[in-house]
Amino acid sequence: MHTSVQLLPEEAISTAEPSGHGKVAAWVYSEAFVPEDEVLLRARERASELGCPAVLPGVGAVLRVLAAATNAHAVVEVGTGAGVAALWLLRGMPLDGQLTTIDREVEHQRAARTAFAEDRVAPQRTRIIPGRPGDVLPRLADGAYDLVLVASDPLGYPEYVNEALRLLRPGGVLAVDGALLRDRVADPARRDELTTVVREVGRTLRNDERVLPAMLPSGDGLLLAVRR
Ligand SMILES: C[S@@+](CC[C@H](N)C(=O)[O-])C[C@H]1O[C@@H](n2cnc3c(N)ncnc32)[C@H](O)[C@@H]1O
Repeated sequence: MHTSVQLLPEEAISTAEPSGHGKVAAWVYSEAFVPEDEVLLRARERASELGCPAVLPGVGAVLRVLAAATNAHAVVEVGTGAGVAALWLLRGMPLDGQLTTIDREVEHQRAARTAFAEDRVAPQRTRIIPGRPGDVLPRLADGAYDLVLVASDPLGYPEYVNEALRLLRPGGVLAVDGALLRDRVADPARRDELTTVVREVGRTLRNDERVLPAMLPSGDGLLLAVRR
């Protein structure tokens, strides 16, 4: 999870450092390529008020593409926050699909419910589970999901990624947000616990024969892996 105060898209995009490249116009252009509408902007503002960072718009757009490309009827999100990423996912999913989203903060999930209502998301399209992902994920069925987004506490990523690989059907996609940790992962001199854990998640997926991985520099880094 990012630790700084959440910014609205224009500020976030203009002040953020794209991982590994300094501030490049192509990254800024990519983040603004698919603009957010009023519902998303209001959800992002709620996230900001709650101090709960949301995926940047470039990541949101990729998530929507992935949900549509995989025809994702069953999606899991680890880290509901105020519902920004969830809205992007739901907009790519078929209308009879269901998003299962997990967060320990009931207040964040209340904000997400508001966002879903504003976007006229039918109630049966979301299953909002309060709790620790480490307790909830083991209760979900093997191979039953098309897409899993991990966007929660980074120290939990190894456990969540491990569970996600169990949950995904062949051809299903894992997406891990914050995978470049504000340039820290790409800097070998950074060896603090948080950076090491997130870097190790990337290395593990790169060496796991069950998946085909890719690292996108969108947002704060989006690590993808397709289940073979
Ligand atoms: C980065 S925010 C999620 C943002 C959301 N995915 C989005 O992009 O709109 C991370 C969320 O993870 C939750 N979280 C942090 N640590 C957690 C933990 N140990 N267990 C469960 N949830 C946790 C926080 O409550 C927060 O809502």
